[in-house]
Amino acid sequence: MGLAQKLSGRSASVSTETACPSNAMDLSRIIAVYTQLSTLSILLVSVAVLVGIHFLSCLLQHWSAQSLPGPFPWPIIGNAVQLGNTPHIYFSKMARKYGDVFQIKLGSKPIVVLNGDSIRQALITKGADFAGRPDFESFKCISEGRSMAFGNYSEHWKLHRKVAQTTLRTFSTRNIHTKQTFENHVVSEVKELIHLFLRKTQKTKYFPPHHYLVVSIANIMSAVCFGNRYSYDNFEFQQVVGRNDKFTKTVGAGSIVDVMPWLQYFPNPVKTLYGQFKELNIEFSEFIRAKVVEHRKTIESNIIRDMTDAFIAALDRGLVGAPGVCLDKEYVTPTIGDIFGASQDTLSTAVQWIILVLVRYPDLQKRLQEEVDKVVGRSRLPTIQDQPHLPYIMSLIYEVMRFTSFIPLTIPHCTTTDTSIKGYPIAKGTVVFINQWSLNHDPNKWDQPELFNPVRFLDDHGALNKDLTSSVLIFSTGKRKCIGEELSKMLLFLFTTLLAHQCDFTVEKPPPMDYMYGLTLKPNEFQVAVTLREKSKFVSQGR
Ligand code: HEM
Repeated sequence: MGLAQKLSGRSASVSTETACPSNAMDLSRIIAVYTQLSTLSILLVSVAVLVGIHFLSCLLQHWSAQSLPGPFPWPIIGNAVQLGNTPHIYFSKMARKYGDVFQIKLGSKPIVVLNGDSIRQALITKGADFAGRPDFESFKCISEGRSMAFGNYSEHWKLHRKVAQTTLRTFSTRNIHTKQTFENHVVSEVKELIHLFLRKTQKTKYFPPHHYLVVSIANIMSAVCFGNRYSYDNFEFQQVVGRNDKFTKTVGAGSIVDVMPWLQYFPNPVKTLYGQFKELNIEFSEFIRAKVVEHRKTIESNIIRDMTDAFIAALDRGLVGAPGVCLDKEYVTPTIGDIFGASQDTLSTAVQWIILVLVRYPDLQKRLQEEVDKVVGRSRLPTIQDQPHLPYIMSLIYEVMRFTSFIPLTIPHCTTTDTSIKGYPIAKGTVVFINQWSLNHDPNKWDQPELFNPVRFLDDHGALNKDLTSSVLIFSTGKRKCIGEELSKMLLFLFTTLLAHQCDFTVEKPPPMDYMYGLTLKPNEFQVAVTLREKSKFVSQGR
């Protein structure tokens, strides 16, 4: 019986029996009922007093001179409900009210949110102070707690990041030869993708391209990381790369389980999602580990076939950094996992947005095709060397990154020492959210930021305005800046240019730019039809 039911049942019996207390038996029952009632009342009053004290201490903390400005946090949940489905937009709204630096609470955890100019001040001027990662429950599940991307700032982390960054460059952007090899992976995957798109269009006319784009991008990165690709219907690969949405929902800034860990201990939807997150991380690590085991069996000492071989060669003997710092073979799987995981989720989200923009704005698609036809012609395929001569394509890619800001908040940061920003003291270990979206939509920096307009990045002579492109913040900055920025720009350029050079993308009606929130903002499903453009010989002839 619930408390309310208990109370109403008791009060009904009290009212009838107190009307005619005829004997001692009745009197003792009445006393017993009153005693029970007063125990309940005392309990209720105590709870009310406790809530009141908590509420008052929240108010006092909120008003104290030292504390950062910010919205009032409710007891127990803090500001969790106010965040809604679009925390980055809520934060930008709060920044207009409280300034670029303000504080919220999620559960009982205080969180500092950085917006606008304060982001570069913190991440560059005070780089090391803001380079930590919080001690979140969800981060411990990634790569069995050995992830570089989700690991805290330390000498060990510095060595880990250095080896990841150097190896990644060696297999992508280091020189003309590495770029050429990377380009070959992109070209052969785009070719497969076009074949598939044409088959889908023939069969159903319009189809959702999302899943095929994910597999296509994951295949490019699989070629670089493991030296092989998978067919579009390979079940194991689909299981590994097809659940990015669940991953991204849990590690996105503001994920509930990280700030209210007690939600894991009784059945509720957050617990279910978190359970799936843990499971998919285990499966992901198992997939990568199997690749590493396979590579160790066949590796030859002086032939490095792919990135997995390179990490085995670098780490199996132990890599020594600052005194007492060493990375051993246990880090091969987590490092390759970081690179494969971070790249395929972000890049496939980017190309989904690019295709959406091409079909939503057919005029822009046409202008892009005209530019590539004029520079490249129809008798050969575009290459990475064409990039400096195709400013409109690059302006469209930058505008997609600025407008969608599809990683609106970075992976959460944390302060590594007592520090300050804009005169506000911030204690060591404070969780910090970086709102990239706020910079990309700042009306003081961008003319009509809510308008999708690629030519904003072109100067009067039609050249790319490098000052403006460097103002777009989507790869973060400072010590935690994305290590895949150069590779991403190269891949997005090639992928977009090859598709636009070869194909027309059409839709029945222009899709909206709606999305699902997470670490990456993923566009909602839309349908396209793909046809070959005139004189597209790519599919039948190859290169
Ligand atoms: C358009 C594509 C991409 C975007 C927008 C992007 C963006 C980001 C962002 C915002 C962060 C978090 C930085 C922070 O916490 O301050 C990050 C971290 C990271 N990214 Fe990317 N990324 C992209 C592609 C890639 C690729 C292709 C790779 C690898 C090949 C990669 C590897 C990483 C790694 C390893 C980290 C962790 C860095 C650290 O914690 O020190 N990313 N990325």
